[in-house]
Amino acid sequence: MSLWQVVLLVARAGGASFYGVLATMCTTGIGLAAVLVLGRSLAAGLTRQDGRPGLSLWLLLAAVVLLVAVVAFGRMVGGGLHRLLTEKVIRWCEEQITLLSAHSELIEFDTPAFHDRLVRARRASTSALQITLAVPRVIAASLTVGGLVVAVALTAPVLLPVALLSGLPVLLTGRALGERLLTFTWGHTPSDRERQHIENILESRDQAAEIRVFGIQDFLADRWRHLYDERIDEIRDLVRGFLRRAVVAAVGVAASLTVLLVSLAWLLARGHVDLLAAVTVGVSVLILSNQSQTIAANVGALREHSGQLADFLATMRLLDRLAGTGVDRRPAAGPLTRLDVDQLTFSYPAANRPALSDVSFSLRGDEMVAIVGHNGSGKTTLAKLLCGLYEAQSGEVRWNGRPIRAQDPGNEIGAVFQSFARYWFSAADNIRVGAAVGPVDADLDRVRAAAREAEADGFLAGLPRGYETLLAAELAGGVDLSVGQWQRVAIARVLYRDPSLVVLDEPTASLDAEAEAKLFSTLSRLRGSRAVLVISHRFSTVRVADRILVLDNGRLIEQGTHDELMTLGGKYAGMYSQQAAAYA
Ligand SMILES: Nc1ncnc2c1ncn2[C@@H]1O[C@H](COP(=O)(O)OP(=O)(O)OP(=O)(O)O)[C@@H](O)[C@H]1O
Repeated sequence: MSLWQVVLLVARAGGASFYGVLATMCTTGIGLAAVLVLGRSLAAGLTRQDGRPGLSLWLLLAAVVLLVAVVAFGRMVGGGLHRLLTEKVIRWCEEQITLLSAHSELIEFDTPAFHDRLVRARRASTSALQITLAVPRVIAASLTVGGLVVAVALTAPVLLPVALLSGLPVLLTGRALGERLLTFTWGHTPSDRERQHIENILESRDQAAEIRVFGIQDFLADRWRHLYDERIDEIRDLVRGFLRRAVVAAVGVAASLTVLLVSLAWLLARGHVDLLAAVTVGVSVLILSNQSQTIAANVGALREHSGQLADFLATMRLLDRLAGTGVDRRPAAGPLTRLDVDQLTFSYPAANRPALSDVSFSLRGDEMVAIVGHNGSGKTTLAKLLCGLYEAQSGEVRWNGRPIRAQDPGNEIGAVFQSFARYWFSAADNIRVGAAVGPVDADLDRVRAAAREAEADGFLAGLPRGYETLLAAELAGGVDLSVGQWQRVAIARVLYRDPSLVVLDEPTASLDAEAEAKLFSTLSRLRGSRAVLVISHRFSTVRVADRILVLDNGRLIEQGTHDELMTLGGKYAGMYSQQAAAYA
């Protein structure tokens, strides 16, 4: 990524504040160089002066004073504008990442490379920040260098090449360090993510109890330390390597400055330059050397951070491409009348065997179907494929005869997965979000009706601020619910959505017996007007379904009503009898 592209990116994100910062940087950069050039003329005028200073000298003095004031003003205004620019650039980058994770395909979340990319992309806001710091500095320093070059060229042009060369070793070293830091940061992303995971679980309310009961705080902290120490060790090696290069660069700078100052002394001794010119060149060269070091340090930072930013832009382009070519969805072909699953085979990216193999069945739009099977048999995977969340390697799911992946199901599908969301919203909004695809419904009656159906109205109405109570113990004024109560809220969310396909993955796992019985009388009422697909290990729940599918190692091995499957005496009958015996 070229510097020019970075500048364009920062300009796009920063808008007017970028141009404001640029203007102040130009003013201060050119102002400093102009002060030096005018100061030299002023000094020359004063040394030639034999009486009271003339008008032209007073004007020159006024110009120098004015320039110094303008530079000081520019620096102060630039500081404020720079802060604004920084915030805008960070906001822009964060927005892109938020949109990017919000719209990525579900399968991306199962690939480590995607998470690496997200972490690297999140760093891009820091990179953008560093770039917004470095770019104006490079511009300002370059302008000052330009002014100083003019000053040297006017006074002793023969010394100009040496003066320019004196900055080169530092510049090359700065760039090399930037390259190495970039490679280091990229290589370390997986380990950084592992460390971040430990930080997250140590800070999480959900895991706090288990961590304390098991007493694994120190174990986790040690693991965290180990990962961080590895990082520090690698950076130490990197800095050691850099120190060697820095010594070589410093010797180069000293050598070129020595050549320059000796040459200057020689020119002065031979009378090729006067004392004032020699002082001007000497001071200019020292400032020039200092400014090229500023440029070098910032060019190094630019190399590192523009590399990260380039990666960020590549990530966005990749996801743009995915959005453009992956799923081109037209509106769903109306409420579900028939769902056909045709020879579906699906494998997760890192898996060594398919999670589903050659699964075929059909579901009518008024049917309640249950899926049973041992842990890991593929039930949740199948439910996600039925919702069109994954692309199967072979076979397909058809919604009213059309491939589901070619349609946008809109509000027609509602699901409660095992890891359902607990939003830090009010109780009402936690339910309302179920129909957020359309206009947000302000009518609380509909929210309460859904909550009643899900057996959630009783406890939600009794909260400190009723349905307006915030469901987040982590936020001021918020409260938490029990796991079973949360599950009822998640079910209410689906009922509020009123879809034509309801998918419930272990909906009764945390419900008490009474709530479970009521949920199933609700579901029984619902079937007939919509399709209901329930995954459950509770056979008391399962037996009321119109049809039961039995999955085993990703294959559909049996299907039929409870009575048919019991008569068959196969896998289902075995699992049912085992559970019944446990209750007896
Ligand atoms: N992201 C993933 N990457 C690789 N393999 C996965 C992934 N998710 C699930 N699997 C594997 O796919 C298989 C099916 O998993 P799935 O979650 O569908 O099972 P399940 O029948 O719903 O299990 P449970 O009853 O425990 O909820 C399992 O062998 C599991 O290990």
